[in-house]
Amino acid sequence: MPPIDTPHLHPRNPGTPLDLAWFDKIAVNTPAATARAATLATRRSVKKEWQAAWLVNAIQCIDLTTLAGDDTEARVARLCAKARRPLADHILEGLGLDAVKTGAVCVYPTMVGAAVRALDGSGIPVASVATGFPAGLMPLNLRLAEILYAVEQGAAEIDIVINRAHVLQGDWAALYDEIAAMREACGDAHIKAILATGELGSLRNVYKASMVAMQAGADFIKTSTGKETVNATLPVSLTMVRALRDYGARTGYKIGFKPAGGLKTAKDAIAWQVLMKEELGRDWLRSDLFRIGASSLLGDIERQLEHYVTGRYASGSRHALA
Ligand SMILES: O=C[C@H](O)COP(=O)(O)O
Repeated sequence: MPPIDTPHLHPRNPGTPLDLAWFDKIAVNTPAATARAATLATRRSVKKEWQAAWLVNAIQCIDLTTLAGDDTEARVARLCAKARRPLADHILEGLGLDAVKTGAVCVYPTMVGAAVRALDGSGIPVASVATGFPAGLMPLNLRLAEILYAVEQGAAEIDIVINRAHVLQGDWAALYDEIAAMREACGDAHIKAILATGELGSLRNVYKASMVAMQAGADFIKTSTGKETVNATLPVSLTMVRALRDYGARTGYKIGFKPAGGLKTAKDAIAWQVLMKEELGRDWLRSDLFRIGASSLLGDIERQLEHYVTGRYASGSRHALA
């Protein structure tokens, strides 16, 4: 199997002053974005012998997630065990790999402590959603306090949600100020800005919100909470990575991208990696710049890798978790 790139660090995005001129004239051609996205999903460019490497890479970029009302510390501990050892030993052996782990584990704030304990010594960071996830409709002081709590519990990454009303009303200064305050509250923890794109009304708004989040200092921009009616789609992702590319061209900073919500199949994992590679280059196939937020993707990837190694599929129940 081809070698897998080792993640390496790049300078954090410090943000810029709010500058509407970077996005206020933007026009997004929706039919063109949709057509381009459709080619990504059917691309034959990933040859069969490389598919296993792409799937292992996807595992290393997964934010293995549980964000359910009935989460318990025991469920989080089981998820963390899966994050440490996402593939069964015989699959690892068959692939000729020593160890593979997920990019992070993503949980609600009150589950951060349990996740940190369960991941001790693994090097896997804990990401916490915060700021009134998923709707974000709480006073700003409470949203900032939630970030401080999650950081204090040991979260290394904070997935904030934006206030969709600021986007829908075109109040870019309010959006910028809130995200900048959230970045400050995060301190050394990395901030992923969830745009909840399914609720932003248009791809133009998606581009604008992406740019404002990056100007306010976001380390990552993320599509969705997983709770919107429409979550991660390829046209939305294409719009976001074009904004990310434009921000990089203007500032020199590399921003991460996280599609999340509804990604369930190995095919999805390949399609989004093709998007990253074609639009941004190989650096965006590493976990410091690319994550996939998913609660149920790992099972199908494991199934496909088992097939690659053994030539047959195990029964679905063998890969039930995540
Ligand atoms: O941030 C991650 C999402 O909540 C995951 O969504 P999902 O449950 O549809 O995979």
